[in-house]
Amino acid sequence: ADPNNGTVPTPLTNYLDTQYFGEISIGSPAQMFNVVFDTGSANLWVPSQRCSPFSTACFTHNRYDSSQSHTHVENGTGFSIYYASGTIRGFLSEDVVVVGGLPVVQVFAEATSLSAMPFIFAKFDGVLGMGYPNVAIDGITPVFDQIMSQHILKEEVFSIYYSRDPKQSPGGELLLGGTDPNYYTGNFNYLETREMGKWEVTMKGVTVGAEMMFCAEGCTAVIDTGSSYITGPASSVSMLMKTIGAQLDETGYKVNCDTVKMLPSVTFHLGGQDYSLTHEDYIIWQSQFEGDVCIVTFRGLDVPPPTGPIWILGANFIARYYTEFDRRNNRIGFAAAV
Ligand SMILES: CC(C)(C)OC(=O)N[C@@H]1CNC[C@H](C(=O)N(Cc2cccc(Cl)c2Cl)C2CC2)C1
Repeated sequence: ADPNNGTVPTPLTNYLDTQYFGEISIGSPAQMFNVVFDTGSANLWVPSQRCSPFSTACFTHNRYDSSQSHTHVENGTGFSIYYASGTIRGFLSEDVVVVGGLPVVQVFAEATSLSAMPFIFAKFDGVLGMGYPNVAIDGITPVFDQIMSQHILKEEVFSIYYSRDPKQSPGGELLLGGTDPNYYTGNFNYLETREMGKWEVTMKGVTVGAEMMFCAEGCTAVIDTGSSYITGPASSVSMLMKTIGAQLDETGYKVNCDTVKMLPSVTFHLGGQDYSLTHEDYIIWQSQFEGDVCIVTFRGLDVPPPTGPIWILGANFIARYYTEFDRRNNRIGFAAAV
């Protein structure tokens, strides 16, 4: 009998409220990796033992060594991902991947080159994409699809809890097969995904304080567990930042910590429900040697049409709203996180 009745939990680590990752293993005997469970992508990649020693981002992370795994199957097809923030290149391999104790035979990429930016800042080793198959590069069947085809999950859904306090343990939870009542209160509100095969919904507007400032005619919101912040069209975000008196410097937007308490809430109108973030949700307060720094967790990002313009709701949104990703009904559910 399955002790978790058809659900599979994976505890997550919260690094500075900006990176949430959990442990998986690849190979026999198990080689351990920390991965971001990223609804904005659909491939699994980890650094390779064959990564060039000059790649800083590689040798500071765990690397997969196929020669040490007796369940490794050779593939060798080339692979590359061009992120907005950086590039990874490598080749495909196949091996047993274990997520939350569940083994699947999985085609994944061994990264032989990882751009220093941004991966030298990554506390995680790799990325496990939780997106739909049609977002998967090289048409590789994603991990969650492999798990669904085993028909062991109670429901064909997965849920994500991100804690808001880096000292809290665990720093989050990925639950395959259901939702975890320990991490939300109240009911779920559901939204149909906008188009088949992406974790995105139609947003009806963004209100700052009591004023509808953006997306009044409707726009797309991507629910992306792999992004740290909320991003919106650069012009909209810069207007929003001006409204709250934030200054842009090389690392992003900051506000004077004395003004934080008076900052307006920012509300996202999704599927007939209002999802508000207060300054508690969108300001990261860092006490540094030379005084306190208050980081605003919004970034401008212009995604070209036809995909864009879009808003990306990342970790700081998910930390406030526990999220269920429902592959059976192609919908996303939000409930108030504890
Ligand atoms: C088009 C396609 C390539 C599928 O787009 C994506 O894959 N889009 C991904 C969507 N989700 C966020 C991904 C991302 O930005 N990073 C980098 C990152 C994020 C937070 C913090 C750090 Cl340190 C880093 Cl390095 C991956 C780790 C998840 C890109």
